[in-house]
Amino acid sequence: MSSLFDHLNEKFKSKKMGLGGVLTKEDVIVITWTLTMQEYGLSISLQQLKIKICEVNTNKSYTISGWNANNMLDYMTDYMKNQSTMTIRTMFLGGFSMYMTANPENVEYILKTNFENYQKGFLLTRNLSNLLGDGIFLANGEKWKLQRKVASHEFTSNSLRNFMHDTVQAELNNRLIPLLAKICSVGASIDLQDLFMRFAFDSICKLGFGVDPACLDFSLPNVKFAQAFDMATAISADRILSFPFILKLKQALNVGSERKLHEAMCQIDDFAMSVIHTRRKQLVDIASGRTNSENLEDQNMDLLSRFMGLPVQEKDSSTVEHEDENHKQGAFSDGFLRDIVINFILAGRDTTSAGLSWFFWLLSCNRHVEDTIRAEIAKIVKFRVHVDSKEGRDNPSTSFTYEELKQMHYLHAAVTESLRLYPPVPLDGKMALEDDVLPDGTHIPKRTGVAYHPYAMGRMEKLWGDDCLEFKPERWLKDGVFVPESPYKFAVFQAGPRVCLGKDFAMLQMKLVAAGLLTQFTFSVPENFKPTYALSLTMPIKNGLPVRVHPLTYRHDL
Ligand code: HEM
Repeated sequence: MSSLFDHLNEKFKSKKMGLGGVLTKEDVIVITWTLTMQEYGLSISLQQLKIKICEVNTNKSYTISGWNANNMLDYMTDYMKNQSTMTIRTMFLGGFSMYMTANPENVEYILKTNFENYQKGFLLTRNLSNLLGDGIFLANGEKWKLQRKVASHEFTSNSLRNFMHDTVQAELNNRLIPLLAKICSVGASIDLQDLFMRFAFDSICKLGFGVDPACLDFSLPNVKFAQAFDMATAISADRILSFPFILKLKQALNVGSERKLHEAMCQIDDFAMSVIHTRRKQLVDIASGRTNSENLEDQNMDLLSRFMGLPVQEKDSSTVEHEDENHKQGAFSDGFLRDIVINFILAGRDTTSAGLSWFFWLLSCNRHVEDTIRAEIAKIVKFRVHVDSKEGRDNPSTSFTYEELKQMHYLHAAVTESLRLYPPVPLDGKMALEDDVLPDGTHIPKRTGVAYHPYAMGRMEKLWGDDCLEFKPERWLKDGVFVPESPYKFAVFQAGPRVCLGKDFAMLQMKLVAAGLLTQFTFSVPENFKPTYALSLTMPIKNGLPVRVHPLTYRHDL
């Protein structure tokens, strides 16, 4: 009788799923969600999610693999560590295989050298297209190139950088710091990650749409758009790990989570369209001289207004719906604008809030790092006070200019080090269009998934040395100055032509928040708190970060 492996190989061969070669016992089988072969039974023990496949007719059973839902990333990391190539093949029993690599040479090859061969795969496009439409995240080819070109131009402008800075600083000074001061005065415990998520959502909506959902203002009712966005993101992420058959059934019947997603999408679209229409009207009023353009130009610094004001660079049927009064200059279509903005909101919300949460948790376990950050900030504030007193200015000590943030090398190193260990996007998959061979010799058959794995990369002794698991900002500093690593070794923001567009904004936001909060408060985490990660589109702390907030005079070590 043929072995289980022969059997699986036959199945995959017949489905032409790009398994590539034969399945061997060394392959790591990660997730099994659609085992439809009648010959085998499937048993899943929920505490540990151990997966067992049983040959029903002979009563033989094979534990092909087991993974614990709480540490799936570590499970993959261990496998990668043990390979000289730092590359493994994982099997999704739904019918496709995915290579995962922590090898910087492979990462450079996939993300830059042979970029054209590695595109967004169907797992993402199939499950996220309701929310993200034709936006930059899911787009490939010409659609992506056009958006990237336009957005890159905007993202390198000084005016957008200043707008980002002022938006984040205002949210910090007017909402987050006063809220934490209140919590501090009553001695309550709070979920800091939840506050960071609200903070990031407010900031990114102001940047994206010029709209303030005021999620950090608990005196206001929750904005429907924010709730709908939350719901749509969570359901879209869950889709990736759901049984395709059940998902299709729910979609066909419009029931359960699919119905909720549909409702949430209607709310998001209504909201986005109403903002777009209002903004279009303003532009028409300006063009016809009915409104004073100077005041509006001051307000309309957000991404939506910027994209709206741009003429389309190349005529493309996906971007221009029709030519009417609003589209005189060949502007982008409403649907396309909606996709652009929603994509930026998704990109900017959960990533920075997860990054900040892990950072503050790491500080709570490494007080010497926190003290060194404060010392660095104190020097900068001292210098500022000296200059300001001479020139008669008075800046609040929680506000920092872009130039001051640039001087905070140690803080930059500490945030980067935290992202190395806890990357908000822990692994990122592509799909090979054609057969290929990676620099480490791994053969990649066409239509196979290939993922680079920033989480595993941050934990490789071969890349970062024996102390790779330690939180050591110093590894990024030379003579007190931050020295970046190759983006293919530190691939937290991706690299190459599709490198994260919001990288500078994300670093600016995280440094502003860290500097602003650390000059006012210190945070303590319950002693027995051991964080684990939740897996969705990003990697937040599972169930949040419980903290108590203390004024700076509080000594955590006494
Ligand atoms: C710590 C925070 C952040 C991290 C770790 C991060 C990471 C990433 C990664 C890994 C990608 C590649 C995703 C893929 O192609 O599959 C990406 C793309 C992108 N990010 Fe970020 N991101 C962060 C914050 C932001 C922010 C705040 C914004 C917006 C203001 C942003 C905007 C984008 C955009 C537009 C893309 C798509 C680029 C393209 O495909 O050409 N990101 N980011």
